[in-house]
Amino acid sequence: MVVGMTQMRKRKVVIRQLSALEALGGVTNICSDKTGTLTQGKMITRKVWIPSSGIYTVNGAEEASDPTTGYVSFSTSASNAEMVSQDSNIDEKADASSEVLSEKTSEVARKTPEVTSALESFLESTALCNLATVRYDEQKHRWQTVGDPTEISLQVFAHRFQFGKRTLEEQHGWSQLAEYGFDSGIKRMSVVYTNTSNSKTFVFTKGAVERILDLCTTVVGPDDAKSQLLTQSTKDLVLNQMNHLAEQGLRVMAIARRPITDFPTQSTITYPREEVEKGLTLLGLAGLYDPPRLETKDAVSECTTAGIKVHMLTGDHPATASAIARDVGILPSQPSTTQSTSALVKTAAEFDGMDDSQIDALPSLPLVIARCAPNTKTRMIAALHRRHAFAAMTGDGVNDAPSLQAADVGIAMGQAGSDVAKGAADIVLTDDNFASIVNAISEGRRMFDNIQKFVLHLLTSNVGEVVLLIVGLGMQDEAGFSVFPLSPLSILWINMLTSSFPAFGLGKEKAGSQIMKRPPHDTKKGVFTLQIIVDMIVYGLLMGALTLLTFVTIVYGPGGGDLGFDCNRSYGESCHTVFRARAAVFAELTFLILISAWEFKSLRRSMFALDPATSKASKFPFFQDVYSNKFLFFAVVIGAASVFPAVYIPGLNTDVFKHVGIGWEWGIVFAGLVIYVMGVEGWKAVKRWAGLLDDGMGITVENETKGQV
Ligand SMILES: Nc1ncnc2c1ncn2[C@@H]1O[C@H](COP(=O)(O)OP(=O)(O)OP(=O)(O)O)[C@@H](O)[C@H]1O
Ligand SMILES: [K+]
Repeated sequence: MVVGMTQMRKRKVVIRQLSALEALGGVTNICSDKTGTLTQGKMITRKVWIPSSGIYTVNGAEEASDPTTGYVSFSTSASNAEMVSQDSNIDEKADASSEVLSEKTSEVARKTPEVTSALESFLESTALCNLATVRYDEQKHRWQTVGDPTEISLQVFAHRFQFGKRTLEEQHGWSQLAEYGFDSGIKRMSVVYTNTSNSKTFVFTKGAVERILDLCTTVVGPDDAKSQLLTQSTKDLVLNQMNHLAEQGLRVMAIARRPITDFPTQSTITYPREEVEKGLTLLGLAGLYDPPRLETKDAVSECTTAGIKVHMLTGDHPATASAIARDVGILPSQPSTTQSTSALVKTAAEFDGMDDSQIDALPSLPLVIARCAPNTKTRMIAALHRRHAFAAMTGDGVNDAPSLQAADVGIAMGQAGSDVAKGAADIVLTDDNFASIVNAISEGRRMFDNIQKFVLHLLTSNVGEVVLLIVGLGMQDEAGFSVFPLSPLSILWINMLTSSFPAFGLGKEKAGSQIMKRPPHDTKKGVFTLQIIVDMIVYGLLMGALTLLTFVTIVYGPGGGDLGFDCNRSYGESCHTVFRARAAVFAELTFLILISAWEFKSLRRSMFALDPATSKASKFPFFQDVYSNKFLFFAVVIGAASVFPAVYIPGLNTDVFKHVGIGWEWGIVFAGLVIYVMGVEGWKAVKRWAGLLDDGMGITVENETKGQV
């Protein structure tokens, strides 16, 4: 376990709860945040749409925090509706060709579009209703940003026009009167600013488009001074535009403001939020792009092969969420015929609108839940539990704590996460990366497998010893005393030698190549699956029978059944046969237990073809396979070698172990070893051939988990 934890730390995972280790391997569903986990969490403002004016596009910006990279282009269009439909085709081409262009004309300075009054109001609102700071660090010669990625991207955009918050406050005379902070429940924030030069006071608001639009009564006109009434058709136009941006995977924010005259200047008086955020004028929309992490797509497909479903739970708009989900492979790129997108993507409002029985009646739970609120996450976990899923949930916010706790494995973000979330979580990702979750799951599965192997090894040897000793009690000497086939000290010695290092070695076994290609194990059964129990009995009986047979053969064969006198205690002439038989049993039992450690590297595959990869490459991959785990290899080899001094060192053998050096008996010992290996191989072959005791883990995912959860 401890080995596992250090392993995990290297893989950017900190385990806070020991049981989370094993639990991870059994995860059937992952509910993941989008921003920062599936995506990079570095947003760039890509598009800005100002109604009745046009679209500003940021081209070629690579670095999210640097307002000087890339350039802004502007395209007007008489009819916004037309632009909406055309824009998508132009866009791709323009992006592609602009890269070529920028190579050729890199000398020609890109002219930043002129700042119209409409754009100016938009920039003022984005920069002031914003807690992020963006500044150029003279010493480090790079742009530094602090704050939420959403806000940073907008602040950076404002900086492109020299409308950063600092400039506005210091040079344009804006000063803040009040702030109504961002709340993921209502998905908006507002500030109140007054301009000391003309003593005009404004409310600046930004947030999710649907929410802001409901608070707007007017929309900015071609001439900023005259805003126009927000009619239903303009509303439709705005929503259309938003959908168009969102379908490209952009997070769309609405920016609005209104002049306010009666705002109390004494900060002691609190002015209700509802009174402030109303009657707004829509200034425009901003489309922010947060590219998926490069690793995400592969990690998601790894989950699919491993029988794990990935759900995206995001605060974003459904169209944005779907576009990103499609990008990373959570949603099929082509909507399948059997399941419509509406079944796969739901908004929190739709999901929360259903009662539990309606949710349970769904053929499958949605893969994307958009506009998610914290309590939606908790309901999702509950719904998963009712479907007997074993779910991991990610979270970073303070109010994610309940869902992290409710999840079987709660995962908090190390960088973006709040302390409350970390406190509630079972594991913490130090790099906030979804791919790390998948690594952790494969690590958890490896650990689960190794615990199983370790347990099987321990129990098998115990069963073997018990059989040997208990049945051995039946052999009594002339005085009526049972003659032990092994001395108590020998047993202790064998246990110490064969259970410590080889067991530890089994814990260090690498993950099998199939580990992420099979469905998750059943967490209710734990490590004691039927297979483990049956194996333990089969192998233990075989081990006990063989060692007992060795004892009996030596004593009753050539020894003529002479059990001597008082041979449990000391070595005398009469005990010669018994002592020789004991040495053989000692050596054989040690060998059998040690070879079991190699055999149990795989519960089902032959020891002579452990790894499908190496067995393809070589005819006899045995040595390569057993040597691949060096610790285990040497634990077994050294353990086996130690048998010889224990048998031959005079005094140590007769006085401590109660046995003596042997000769021809080695033949029986090795015969026993060969029979044992054949027995184990035979039983594995029977299991494979008859498909016995599979625990559902040998079946590949395609055939098995269709239609689940
Ligand atoms: N600083 C902000 N000011 C105003 N509105 C915001 C701000 N940040 C986000 N929003 C709006 O709230 C919505 C949801 O944001 P929220 O913070 O709940 O999700 P998230 O945690 O960023 O995303 P995810 O759940 O994918 O990680 C966004 O789509 C956006 O419209
Ligand atoms: K938990």
